[in-house]
Amino acid sequence: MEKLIIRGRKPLQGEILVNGAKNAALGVLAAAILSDEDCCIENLPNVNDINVLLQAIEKTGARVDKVNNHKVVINGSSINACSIDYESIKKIRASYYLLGALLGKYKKAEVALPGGCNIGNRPIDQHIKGFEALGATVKVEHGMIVASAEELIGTNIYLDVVSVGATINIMLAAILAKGTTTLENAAKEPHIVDVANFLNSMGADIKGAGTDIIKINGVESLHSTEYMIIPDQIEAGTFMVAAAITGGDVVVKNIIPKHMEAISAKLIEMGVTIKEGDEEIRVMAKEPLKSTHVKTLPYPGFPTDMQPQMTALLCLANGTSIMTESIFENRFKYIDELSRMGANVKVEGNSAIIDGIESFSGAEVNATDLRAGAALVLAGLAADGITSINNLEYIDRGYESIENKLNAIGADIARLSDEKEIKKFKLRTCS
Ligand SMILES: CC(=O)N[C@H]1[C@@H](OP(=O)(O)OP(=O)(O)OC[C@H]2O[C@@H](n3ccc(=O)[nH]c3=O)[C@H](O)[C@@H]2O)O[C@H](CO)[C@@H](O)[C@@H]1O
Ligand SMILES: C=C(OP(=O)(O)O)C(=O)O
Repeated sequence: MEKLIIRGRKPLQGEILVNGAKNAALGVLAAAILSDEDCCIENLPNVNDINVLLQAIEKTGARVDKVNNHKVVINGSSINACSIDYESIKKIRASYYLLGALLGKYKKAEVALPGGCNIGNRPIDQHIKGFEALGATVKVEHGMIVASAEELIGTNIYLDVVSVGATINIMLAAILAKGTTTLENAAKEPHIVDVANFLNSMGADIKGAGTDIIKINGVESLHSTEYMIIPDQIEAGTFMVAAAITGGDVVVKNIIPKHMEAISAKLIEMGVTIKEGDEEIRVMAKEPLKSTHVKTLPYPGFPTDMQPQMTALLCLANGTSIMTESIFENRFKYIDELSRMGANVKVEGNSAIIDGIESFSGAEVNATDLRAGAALVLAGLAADGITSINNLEYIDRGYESIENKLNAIGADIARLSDEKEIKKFKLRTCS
């Protein structure tokens, strides 16, 4: 089994490049099958979630030409199957976007209930409510969501909870519907805007993405396009915290600083210096870290996908901090792992009460989900001694070559499975 072995306490220094956004790319890839013409998508991150979704798209009969690890051409004209089984997509959440896209285009779809990170109860009632409002019949049977419609007709849909997935899925189903769909209380995350921009570049008529009311005027068909995915807000935030947690000086490049505001604001409160450029942010952490309180919220609030990474940083701040998770009810499972590294954190309800410690101490730990894995990498970067992280399949869902990128700015991380190699790495540390 592969592990990430980290020798900590190395201040990171230099420039680090951010890849395309996983959660935008997943929506965009599913949207591409709505067209019968070539859709060329660039700046895809080379991560497992993307590769799993591409394989599932290929299984529908769509043409998927991988030009390179970051560029693909998809053509949906040859689709001959509207059914996606569990085996194809059990590891990912965003497989449910194929339901919206296939239903929108062919008026029928069958997709296995999604997987994804186990961070709480993740119902899909709002997706189903949206499809039904458009005129579809939706049943969940034998682990499959089965949707069909004679025709889809635009209507007003109010989301009872702000949901990224339901917003994108209903958009996908409504693009080719008759008339106008108005989606109220929509999510506003940058990836929602990116999927809408991609669809508009194919001839869709979507207005208001990025606000809480999105209007979709149905169109007859969608044409070819060439599109570049936006940078990954969460990968960028993870690297910003990596700079802060190691007392480093790092320029995080190829990002949209506006998307980073909630994260930058909290780092500034903690005494970290942030300098914004056009497409980059420099993060300098020379002062002791100050405690603060953070609450996760839908965009433009502090992203839940940065909660574990930020908690790792707060563990090293002077004083007591409170992290409140308001999106998912079970996103603190990794705290036990951080505690193995010396963290002093108590979870009470949906809050973690964090008493600052001097330093983490390296230990063997398990990634419990994607961002939990990232938090352990960050803790390992700052820890005394060696940290060894298991269950890398979670981290690989959403981070491309995380160890290579961090090593290029001064980290000391190896991905190893051979016990002798691991021992050698550890001995080198002691010398
Ligand atoms: C692939 C992808 O993009 N995943 C992201 C997406 O997940 P995902 O799209 O699953 O998250 P949602 O925004 O839908 O979930 C937000 C909240 O709404 C609830 N809910 C959601 C749908 C529904 O039908 N009913 C319902 O009650 C969820 O349980 C949760 O409490 O947004 C989350 C919130 O920013 C991120 O953490 C995930 O990384
Ligand atoms: C929770 C995440 O992904 P998913 O919704 O795909 O599980 C994430 O990207 O942090």
